Formats: sequence, structure tokens, C-alpha cells
Amino acid sequence: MIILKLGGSILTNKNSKKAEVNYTNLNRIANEIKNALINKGMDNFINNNSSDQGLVIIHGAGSYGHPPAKKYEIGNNFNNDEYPKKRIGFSKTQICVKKLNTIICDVLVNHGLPCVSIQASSFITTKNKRINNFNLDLIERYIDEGFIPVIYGDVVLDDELKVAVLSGDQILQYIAINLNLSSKSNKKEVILGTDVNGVYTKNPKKYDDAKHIPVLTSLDDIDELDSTTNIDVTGGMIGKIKELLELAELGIESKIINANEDGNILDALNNKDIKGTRIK
Ligand SMILES: Nc1ncnc2c1ncn2[C@@H]1O[C@H](COP(=O)(O)OP(=O)(O)OP(=O)(O)O)[C@@H](O)[C@H]1O
Ligand SMILES: C=C(C)CCOP(=O)(O)O
Repeated sequence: MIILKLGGSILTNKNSKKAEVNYTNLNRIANEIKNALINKGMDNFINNNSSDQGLVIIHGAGSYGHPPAKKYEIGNNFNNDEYPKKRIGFSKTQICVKKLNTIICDVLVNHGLPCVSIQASSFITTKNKRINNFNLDLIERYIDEGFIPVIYGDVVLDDELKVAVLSGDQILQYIAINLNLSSKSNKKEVILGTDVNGVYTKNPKKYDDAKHIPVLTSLDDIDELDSTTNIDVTGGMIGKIKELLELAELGIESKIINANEDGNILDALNNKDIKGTRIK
């Protein structure tokens, strides 16, 4: 079972205040995923009768979701009289990330990948920003039937805050911990594609003396807990690492790689050893 996260910094121009898809990366990565599945015998790979593999794709919101979520401060406390504005902000943000997901699924399906869109805001809730209701049955059924579910960072109803932002990184953690496929081996390979070669001692885009960390086991390995260089309402790299360290505590290893590098997604799906950071 492969759980693949495609970061918003890869699929969109995350530095842009405008919602901009990086079609060059999206088409290249769709091709790499398709070629990886063909290498694995595409029918075997996604057909539960003859393969122990399955694939779930999770993607971030990038410049589609983070700007509106920040503008409307989704997830922050608010006064009752501010609720109507917060509510329309929720609706606008949900539409933005749904538009991004539709574009991404269109490209993946046009590359022959049997993807199905899964919208977090239609069935997942949180309490104080942590998932408290996420039924995986349908996702498991889709995988058993050979589909590739594509779920993404979204806005959701929150039992304490009324509304909140749910990151793709938290969705990835929940799926990696709780997905249970009777028809496939439960060995999970967790791969996250972002726009840097993994985790460094500090932000490599800001500091020339940042040192690459091949294996990360604690936040203490990082000198500067900077999160990201663009608009990000879900904690950026540090938020990502926290989700993955919780996974590691449960014995589920993950790897952050640079999906900007041509061929890295293909090689990672084919279990080749490529530069990145293993979180264990
Ligand atoms: N210690 C660090 N090591 C590596 N990158 C870091 C570090 N600190 C901050 N960063 C920044 O984190 C960014 C990647 O995190 P980000 O959350 O933006 O990735 P993403 O997964 O593509 O986005 P999203 O979560 O929206 O899907 C890098 O572009 C880098 O500038
Ligand atoms: C900003 C929204 C709505 C979702 C954020 O998801 P992420 O980009 O995976 O952190």
C-alpha cells in the first residue's frame, strides 16, 4: 500500500497570491505515477485479485487554498457577529480547493489513472483541529476495486471552533494509521513530495548553511523551526514533520523527497533509493 502526498508547493505556484497550477509539474508527475504503475504491471498493481499494492494520493492546497483560508482566518476564534463572514469564507475556500482537486484529477485520469476525488469537507470533522470523525470504509472499498482515491487538504466542520482547516499532512497521517485493507498487505510506504530535498537543519531557501538531514527522529534535529517561505495556514514543513513523527512513533516510517526533480516520484514509487529525509 502506497500513500503518496503531492505538496501544494509542487502542484501550484505556492508563492503566488493568485491560484496558479504548475501544469508542467502536474503533467510530469502524472506521467511518472503512470509509468511506475505500468512497471508494477498496472492491472496487477491496482487489481486487488493479483496484487498486494494499492495507491492513495493526497495533495495540498497550495496557492488555491492557503490564501483564502488565511484571508478569512478559518480556524481562528471569532465573535458570533463575525460568523456569517467566516461561513462565506469557508464556502469560498472549499470551492477553491475543490477546483484544484478537479484540475488534478482531470490530468491524472487523462493519463489513464483510475482516480476518484474524495472531498474531506463532505464527511470528515475535527475537534480543535484534530480529526475526530473520518470513516475510511468507502476509501478502502475504492482501493479494493482498483481505484486510486485522491483526497486533499480542505476546510471542515469543527466541534469546538465551528470551522477549521484540515491539512493534507494530517489526512495522510490518519490514513497511514487507520487504513485497513483485508485484500492487500498492510505494509504502508508513505512518500511525500515537496519542493526541497527533504528536511534541513533550517529553511534551505533562507539559509545557505542549512544542512540536509537524511534521517530525522526528533524536532531537536532541526536548529530553526521556521515553517515555510510562502502563505501557509497549516504549519508548513514543521507542521508536516510533527504529523510524520507521530507516525514514526507508531512504527510507520515516511520519506520526504523533492518532487520538483524529474523522475523522483517514479523512482520513489519503484523503491529506488533517492535523496530525501526518512522520518523514523
Ligand atoms: N527545516 C526545513 N527543511 C526543509 N524545508 C523547510 C524547512 N523549514 C522551512 N522549510 C520550507 O518548507 C517548504 C515545504 O513545506 P510546505 O508545507 O510548503 O510543502 P508542501 O507539502 O508542498 O505544501 P502543502 O502542505 O501546502 O501541501 C519548503 O519550500 C521550505 O522553504
Ligand atoms: C488551506 C487549506 C484549505 C488546506 C491546507 O491543506 P495543506 O495544503 O495540505 O496544508
